[in-house]
Amino acid sequence: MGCSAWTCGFNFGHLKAQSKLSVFFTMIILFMYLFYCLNGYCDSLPRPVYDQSNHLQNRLPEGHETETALGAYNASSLVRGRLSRLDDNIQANNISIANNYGSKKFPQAIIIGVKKGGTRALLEFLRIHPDVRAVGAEPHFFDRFYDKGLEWYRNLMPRTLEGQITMEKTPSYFITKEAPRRVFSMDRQTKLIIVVRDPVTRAVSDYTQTLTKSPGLPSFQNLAFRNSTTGLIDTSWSAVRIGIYAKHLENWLRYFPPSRFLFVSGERLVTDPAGEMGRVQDFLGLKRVVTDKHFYFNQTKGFPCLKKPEGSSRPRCLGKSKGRPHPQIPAEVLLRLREFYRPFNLKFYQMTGQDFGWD
Ligand SMILES: Nc1ncnc2c1ncn2[C@@H]1O[C@H](COP(=O)(O)OS(=O)(=O)O)[C@@H](OP(=O)(O)O)[C@H]1O
Repeated sequence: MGCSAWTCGFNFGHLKAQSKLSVFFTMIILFMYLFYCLNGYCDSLPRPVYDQSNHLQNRLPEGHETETALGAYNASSLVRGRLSRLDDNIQANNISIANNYGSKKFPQAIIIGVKKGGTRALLEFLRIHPDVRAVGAEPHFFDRFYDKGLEWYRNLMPRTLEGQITMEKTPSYFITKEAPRRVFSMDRQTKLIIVVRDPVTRAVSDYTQTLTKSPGLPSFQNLAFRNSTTGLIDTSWSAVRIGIYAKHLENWLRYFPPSRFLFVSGERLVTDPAGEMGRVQDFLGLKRVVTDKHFYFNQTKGFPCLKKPEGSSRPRCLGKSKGRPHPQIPAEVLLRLREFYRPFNLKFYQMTGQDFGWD
């Protein structure tokens, strides 16, 4: 099979031109890729869901609370915990797939406490606001994972667009000695939200949670009293200690002026969620988007829930671990505890300029 000098020359020239062209296009593609990466667009390229979920699971520390958005769980508490973590991750993944724009910023506002105050309800109610983006899980950065560094923390945050607020909630920050200084060194302008609840009810709620995890726990009164005859309260028990709000607040006021705080009433968050949400949105400088239109009182649960958005069949009440029945505690025990908290509550009312009506 021969070819004439002319046709062979033509084919050879044709091939040479083709390979030059392909080298040229490869170079262009490589050049464009490098240009995009250098401008920071590479990390926003979509990744497969599987890869993202692993990525997220690896980043989020084990053992921190990841109660998800409004969902009801029917599994055992262990499985439920796992499911809620998974669900949270899936949720977060959906968000990151849907939102590859914007950038990860440090939170401008943090719900720092208090444990069992209603912090999850507040965060979930805020998350329906289009200008709020929040981490579903509790990052525990300023108490447990501070040594991981600020970049680790920022990476946990969802991407936000201009005008959107980044938020997180970790109720244990309020009682962590180092937390005020650490938050201050991240950003002294950070807005701090504290959901407070009658410290007596809060203590019982805290005890109920521990009891669910350790059914053999001593009785509430056994743990609350150092000496049951004298009625001396054991302030080393965390369920009691957390409720001395004035003491913990003092620690924060060393770093932040009062204007940087918003105190949300855990009680009003249940009886008037829209009213309390109005205050929160004002404090955050947000338009009042979350209003009474969004809530209904669920008689079965005994708590406000979010109305279903049109076309959605998702449950819109918080999970079973929120709003669970408390064990019966003898009235005299509660009374003694109420007496113990009274002076601290009064101090707290003075410090915040708000009477929460617990006494
Ligand atoms: N809408 C709504 N639905 C369900 N539960 C609600 C709601 N609003 C406030 N609460 C109260 O929130 C309490 C749990 O508080 P936290 O979310 O701060 O708990 S935690 O610290 O994150 O574990 C939880 O405490 P318990 O009643 O002891 O379960 C509730 O009383």
